[in-house]
Amino acid sequence: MKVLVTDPIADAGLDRLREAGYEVETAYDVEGDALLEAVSDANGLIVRSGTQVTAEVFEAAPDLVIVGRAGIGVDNIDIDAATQHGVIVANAPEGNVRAAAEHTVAMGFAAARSIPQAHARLKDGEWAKSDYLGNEVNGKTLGVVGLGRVGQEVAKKFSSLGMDIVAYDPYIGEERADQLGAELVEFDACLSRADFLTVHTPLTPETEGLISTDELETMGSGYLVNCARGGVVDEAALAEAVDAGVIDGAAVDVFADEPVSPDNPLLSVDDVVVTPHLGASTSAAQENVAVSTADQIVAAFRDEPVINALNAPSVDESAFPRIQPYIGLAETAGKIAAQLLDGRLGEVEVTYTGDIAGEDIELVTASALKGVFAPLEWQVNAVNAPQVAKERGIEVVESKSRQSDDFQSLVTVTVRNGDEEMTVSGTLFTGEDPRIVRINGYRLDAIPYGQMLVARNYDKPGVIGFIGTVLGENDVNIAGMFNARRAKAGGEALTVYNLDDDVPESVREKLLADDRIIDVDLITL
Ligand SMILES: NC(=O)c1ccc[n+]([C@@H]2O[C@H](COP(=O)([O-])OP(=O)(O)OC[C@H]3O[C@@H](n4cnc5c(N)ncnc54)[C@H](O)[C@@H]3O)[C@@H](O)[C@H]2O)c1
Ligand SMILES: O=C(O)[C@H](O)COP(=O)(O)O
Repeated sequence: MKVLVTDPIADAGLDRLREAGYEVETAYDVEGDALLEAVSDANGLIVRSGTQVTAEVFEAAPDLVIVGRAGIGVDNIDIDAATQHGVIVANAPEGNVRAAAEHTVAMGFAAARSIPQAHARLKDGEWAKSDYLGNEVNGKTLGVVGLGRVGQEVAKKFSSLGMDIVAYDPYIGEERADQLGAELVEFDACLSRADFLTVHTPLTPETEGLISTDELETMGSGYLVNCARGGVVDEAALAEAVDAGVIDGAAVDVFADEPVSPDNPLLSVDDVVVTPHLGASTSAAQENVAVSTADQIVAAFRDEPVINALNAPSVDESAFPRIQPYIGLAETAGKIAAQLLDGRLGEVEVTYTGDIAGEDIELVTASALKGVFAPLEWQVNAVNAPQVAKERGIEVVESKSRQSDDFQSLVTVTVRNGDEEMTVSGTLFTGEDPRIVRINGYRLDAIPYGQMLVARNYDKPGVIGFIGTVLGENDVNIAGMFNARRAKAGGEALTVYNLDDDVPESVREKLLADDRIIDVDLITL
C-alpha cells in the first residue's frame, strides 16, 4: 500500500506509516496535473489545508481508499466526490484545538496592544511609545461565533482572563454553554455586545460571508479575530471597516485564498494584524494530528474502524470487536440473496434478530448493501453503498428485534424486485464461523465460501444422485452439501452444494432439462 503526503506533516506520522509496512511518498506543494499524476497509484492520501482535493483528484486515483486530513478543516476536500468514489475522508479533530485556541488568544492581544506594529517600528530604531494606547480584555465581553471545540477552549481561556462570554451557535445546547459560563445569544446580540468578537465556525455555504459590512457596523467598535477560516469574514468589508474606524482593529490568521496574494486588502490596513495560517503550527499539535491521521490510514487499510471518518458509517471502537464478524456475514448474505434473485433489484431489507439487534449496526447494513451490489459489478464499498442505493432508487429498510427463537444472533438480507423476494439468513457458530441457516424459508446449515450451487427440486428419489452424477461427469467436484425440504416428502426441496470447480453453463442447462429440477443458481462468493 502506498500513501502520498502532499502537505508537510510531522515525522512521527510518517514513521508510523513506514513502521506499519507502507510505502510513503512525500510530494509537498504539488498541484494540477502533477498532483493527478502523483495520486494515480496511491491507496492513501494525507493533506493539510494546502491541497485542494477535488473531484478530479478522486477520478485520477482509482486505488484510493482514504484521504486523511492532518487537522480539522475539510473545506478543501470534496467529500461528496469522495463518497461517490467510495473513498473515506477522515480528519484529526482534537490534536490542534489547544494550539488554535492559544493562537486566537495571542492574536486578540496582538490586535488590542498593537504588538506587531510596535515591534516593527522598534526594530526599525523608532521608540514610538506614545503612539500606542491599547485595550485590556479584563472586564470586557468576548463574543464567540461557533462554540465548538476551538470556540469552547477560547471561551475558557478568555474567561480566566476576566472576560464575560456571550456566544452564538445555533447547534449547541444551553447546558454546555452554561458549563462554560457562556450566555447563548442571538447573532446580532453577539455582535453588538462583543468588545472582542472571535469566529470559530467551519467554512460552509451557510457561514460563507457570515460577517460582512452590516455585521461589522452592528459590532460598532472593538476587535475581530478570525482564526477559523477565510471566507467566513468578508475580507474587503473587514479591511474597509477597520480603515474607516467602524471597529478598532482585527487579527486574521486565515484567508479566502491561501497563500494570500500581496494585493489582499487586509495586508494594507495598519490595524489589521495578520499571520500566515499559523493556528495549528505548534510542534505538539503537528505531532498529534500527524499520528492521529496515520493511525486512521492504518485502520482503513486493515479494514478496522476509522473513528474520525466523516463520510463512512461510524462505529464505536469498543463495540467493533462485537460487530466485526457480522460485517463479513452480512456481505455474504447480501451476495447470495442478490445472486438468487431474478429481475431488477428494487428494495433491500436487512433484519437483525437477537443480540446483534442491540449493537450499532450502521456499518453492518452498509456491508450487506455492498454484498447485494457486488454481483452487479458496481464499484461499491461500505462508504458509498448507501448513496449508491439512493441514486439508483433502491429502497433500503433496516429492522431490529431483540427476540430470537432459534439463534443468539441472526442477520437476514431480503432483496425484492416487486413481485418476487429472496431472503437469506446467516448466523455465526461459536461466535465466528459463518453459516447460512435459511434461504427463503428453507432451514439449512450451509458454509458459505467459494463456488456454490443452489438447486430447487421436487423431493423425489434419485434427484440428489442425478445432480451429483452430472457434476461428476463434468469434472466438478463436490466439497460439501446440505439438503433441506419444506414440509413432507414429495414436496419442494432446496440443496446447497459447495464446489471445488466452476460449473459451465452447459452443465447448468443439463440439470435444468430434468423435470424434477425447478431451478439452479450458481453463486460466487
Ligand atoms: N487557524 C488554524 O490553524 C485553525 C486550527 C484549528 C481549527 N481551525 C478552524 O477552526 C474552525 C473551528 O474548528 P472546531 O474544531 O472548533 O470545529 P467544531 O466543529 O468543533 O466547531 C464548529 C462550531 O461552529 C458551529 N457552527 C456551525 N455553523 C454555524 C453558524 N452558521 N453559526 C454559528 N455557529 C455555527 C457548530 O455548531 C460548531 O459548534 C474550523 O473552521 C477549523 O478548520 C483553524
Ligand atoms: O483546520 C485546521 O486544522 C487548521 O486550519 C490547520 O490547518 P493546517 O493544517 O493547514 O495548518
